[in-house]
Amino acid sequence: MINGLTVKVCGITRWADAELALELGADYIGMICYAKSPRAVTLEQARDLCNRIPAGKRVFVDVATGTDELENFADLGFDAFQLHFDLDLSLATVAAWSGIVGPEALWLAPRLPVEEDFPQPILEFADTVVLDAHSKAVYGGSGQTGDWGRFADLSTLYQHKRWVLAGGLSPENVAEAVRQSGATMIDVNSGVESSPGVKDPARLRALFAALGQLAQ
Ligand SMILES: O=C(O)c1ccccc1NCC(=O)[C@H](O)[C@H](O)COP(=O)(O)O
Repeated sequence: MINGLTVKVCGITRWADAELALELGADYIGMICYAKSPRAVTLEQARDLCNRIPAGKRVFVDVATGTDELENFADLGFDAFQLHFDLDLSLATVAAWSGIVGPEALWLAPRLPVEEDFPQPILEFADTVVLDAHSKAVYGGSGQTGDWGRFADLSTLYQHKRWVLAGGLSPENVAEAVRQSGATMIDVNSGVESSPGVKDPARLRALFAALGQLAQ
């Protein structure tokens, strides 16, 4: 935690990037197991990274994971499960995820178009919500910034949940994003990359330097 802010660095595919992020103060490391992502890790890479990243910090990231598949991944040693999904996914599936990993380990990331209401019923099943920028093209890692005002409103309305701000965060905009959104937890991915799945050490350092300068 840096200046009261919990930080997840996502899209990690290499131990060297995870090691630097952890050294700089990352609280969580996200590994994307969604095969269509340009940052996808294989099962072997995920296993290897899970063995090296300290317990409590390993986040599985995927899209609309099947329940059998989720049970298998839960055995790999992940500590949290960030699941992206479209709004037409059944609540029964969300409930099943929660039953498998537990609400405390389930991070729900609904793909939320700007014109849609937040799907409030999902809150029954998870303690953490990731509010990512909406993209029709991808489920995450778009590099687009979201609606920081909407984040502020939702996280105030449902303050019994932990809210994670995601979408296009970078060393250049993170201070303003935190100021406008009131976020206490952020998720950073393409804003600190040199190419998809490869972190840029200078940008990672710049991000944490910017966070270090946030007023508490
Ligand atoms: O990053 C991906 O390729 C991805 C693909 C499918 C589901 C989730 C994905 N990323 C999830 C993340 O946690 C990202 O950090 C989040 O979307 C923010 O990404 P960015 O806008 O690049 O900071």
